[in-house]
Amino acid sequence: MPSIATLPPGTAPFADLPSRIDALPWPSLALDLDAAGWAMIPGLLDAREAASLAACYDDDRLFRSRVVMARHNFGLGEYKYFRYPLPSPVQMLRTALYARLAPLANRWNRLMGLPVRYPDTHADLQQRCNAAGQVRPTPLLLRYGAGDYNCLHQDLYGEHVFPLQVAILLSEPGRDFEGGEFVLTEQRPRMQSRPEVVPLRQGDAVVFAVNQRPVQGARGAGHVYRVSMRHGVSRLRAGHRHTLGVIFHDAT
Ligand SMILES: O=C(O)CCC(=O)C(=O)O
Ligand SMILES: [Fe+2]
Repeated sequence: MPSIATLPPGTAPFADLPSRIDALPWPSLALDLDAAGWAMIPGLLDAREAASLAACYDDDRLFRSRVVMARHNFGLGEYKYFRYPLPSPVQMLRTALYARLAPLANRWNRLMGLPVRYPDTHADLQQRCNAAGQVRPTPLLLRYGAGDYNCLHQDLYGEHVFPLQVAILLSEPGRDFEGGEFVLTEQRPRMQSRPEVVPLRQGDAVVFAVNQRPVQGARGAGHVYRVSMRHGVSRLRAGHRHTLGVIFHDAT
C-alpha cells in the first residue's frame, strides 16, 4: 500500500482511494475479522481527507436527514444521512470496500448456515435493496460534543442486511476530543456480553460485524455458533468527534 507520506506533493485528496483500498492486506484483515468480528485499517484516510469529510457536516445540501440521538434514546449527539448522489469519496469507499468484503460475508454466511449470498458488486446489492423498498442511502456523518455518547446498537434498516460495515474516525483523540472510544460488545449464547474498545486514531477505519458473526466451537471441528455484536461510543469528556459510517445496505 502506498503510504500517504510517499504520495507526490499536491496529489488531490481521495484521488487514489480505490487503489489504496485494493492494496490493503485483505488476507490478514480477514483473519482479524474471523478471530474477533472486527479489524482495524490504520490510516485509511490521511489527516487532510479526514478533516475535509468532517467539515462536510455543516453543508446541509449533502444530507437527506438529521437525527438528534436524544429524541430516540439512541444516546447524545447527532448524525446526518447523506443523500444520493453520495459525495464521491463516500461513494468510492462504499464501492471499493464492498467488493473486498462481499466474499468474506459469503463465507461467514456459509459457516453460519445462512442461505443468503451477496453479489460481487455494490450496484447489485443496491438493486436488491431497491426491489425490497430499501431505497434511502445509509452512509452517515456523526458528530459528538462533550458529554455525548452513542448507545450500543445494530444498524439494521430492513429485510436486506449486508453483515459487515465500516466506520472511519475523522477526528484525532487527545487533540480534538477526550473519551469517546469506539466500543464493540459480543453476546455469546448463554454468556454475558464481552466488551472491546477499538483504539482508533484520526483516519483509521474499523470493519465490524453488523449483527452476527460465526465462531468456531471448542467442541470439535465443524461446530460453528453465531454470536451477536453491537457497537457504540463511550461518553466524550471534552471536545468534538466526527465519524463517517459506511453501511452497505440501504434503508426503507
Ligand atoms: O461514531 C462512531 O464511532 C460510531 C458510528 C456508528 O455507529 C456507525 O458508523 O454505525
Ligand atoms: Fe452504528
